[in-house]
Amino acid sequence: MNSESYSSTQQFAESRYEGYRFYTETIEVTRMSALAFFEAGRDGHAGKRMYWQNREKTFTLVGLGHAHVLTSDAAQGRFQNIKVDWKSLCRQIVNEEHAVQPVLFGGFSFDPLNDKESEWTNFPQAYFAVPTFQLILKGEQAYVSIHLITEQHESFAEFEALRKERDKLIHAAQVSEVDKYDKPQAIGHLELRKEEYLHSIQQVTDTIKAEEVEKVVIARALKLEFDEKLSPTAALYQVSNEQPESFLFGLEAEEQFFFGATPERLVKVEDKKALSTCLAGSTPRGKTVEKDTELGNALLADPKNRGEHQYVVNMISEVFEAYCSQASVPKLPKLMKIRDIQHLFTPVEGNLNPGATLFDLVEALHPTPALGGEPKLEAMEMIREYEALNRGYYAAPVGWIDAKGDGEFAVAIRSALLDGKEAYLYAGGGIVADSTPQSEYDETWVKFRPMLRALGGQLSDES
Ligand SMILES: C=C(O[C@@H]1C=C(C(=O)O)C=C[C@H]1O)C(=O)O
Ligand SMILES: [Mg+2]
Repeated sequence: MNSESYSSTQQFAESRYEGYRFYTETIEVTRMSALAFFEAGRDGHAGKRMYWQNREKTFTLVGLGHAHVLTSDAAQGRFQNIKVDWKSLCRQIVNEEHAVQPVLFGGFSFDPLNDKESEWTNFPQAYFAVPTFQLILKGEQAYVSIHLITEQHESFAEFEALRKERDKLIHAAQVSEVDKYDKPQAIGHLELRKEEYLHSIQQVTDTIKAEEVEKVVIARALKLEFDEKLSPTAALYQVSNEQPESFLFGLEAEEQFFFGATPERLVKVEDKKALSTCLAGSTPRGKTVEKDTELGNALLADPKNRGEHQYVVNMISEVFEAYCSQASVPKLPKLMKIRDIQHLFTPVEGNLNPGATLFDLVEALHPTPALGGEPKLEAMEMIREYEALNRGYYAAPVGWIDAKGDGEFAVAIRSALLDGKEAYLYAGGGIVADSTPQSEYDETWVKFRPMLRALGGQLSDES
């Protein structure tokens, strides 16, 4: 790879491999609004935009356009397909000396074997892309990269044209007035298959009491209707305001947009250090400090929720024992308090074994018993049989990996799919022997709240 640096803040690289030419260039820019950069791509890159911000707000990624797309519809092996394709591609585009690396962003479906009719018409079983224009906000720094991967031999003119478009996108974002986007207003509000959901809780608890499984997560969906197609930028802006203590993600696939604000990290790998989160067991926040503390302490002491949580701790610990050294897991959970809800929370960390990768951990962890159940395969079978929906990308891994192998995936809960003038919202809960249909139904309403407020939906009068 012949690379030269034009200046301290402009890094360019070109390489050739098997008839392809790879151009990447990164420039450091003054900080700008990530949402404004995302919005700047609305016309030129509609259907090919990506958004990610970590919980700590120390890392934000925006992608506009697709320089390269990796998909898989394999029922088995989709994680390894994406891993192998990415490994062969990033060998060509990694630039050890560059300030930031090319990033692959996307997500996986929850269950390729779920063949129920679905609203997820534009999403394959695995869907990732290297963006043509990549904005990374890291700490106080801001970088914009261009990626061009082409079979054309005379392609530098195409790259020069991308440089011009990059400068226009940066200008549009930097002069963007305010980061304020109107709140949508739902005109219709439908609980999909509510009675089937309530009946499924009873069926699952009966099966658990018959000792055929120990835990199964069952989810349900709401459908909101609007009088106009929603803006993905406005949706991201509103949901990040409703639940700031979360990962923020957005993934366009043609006309559809999947997004959310999730508190749940699946796994992060940085400099060979791996981190995960056990999050299961829930109760609402209290309206006063005293009530909130009382509810939190009751959650910590509640056998049903502690049992629900322990399945997740056991499974993630086993995965970390297998793929990491020096895995560390606190003996007792703490409380993760976010705006509407508080969860039992146990962080897990370890040092990645040589040869193990982020995608290996994503595959081994998905789904944790917080989203699937225990035992995993039996719980997945019961979800297919009793859950009255096709989850699509809800509750599945969404995230990014760079060309050096660092990256982070979250679990795509507290999320919604925008589809024209409709939005599908998803929420579920861990069903164990002591679950009741009403208590789990109430728990899903609490989980729906941030997205319902963000989209101008009505909160249940029961919640
Ligand atoms: C399944 C969801 O949440 C998961 C289930 C939880 C529970 O049952 O207590 C808590 C956090 C999440 O791991 C959801 O939000 O849809
Ligand atoms: Mg629960």
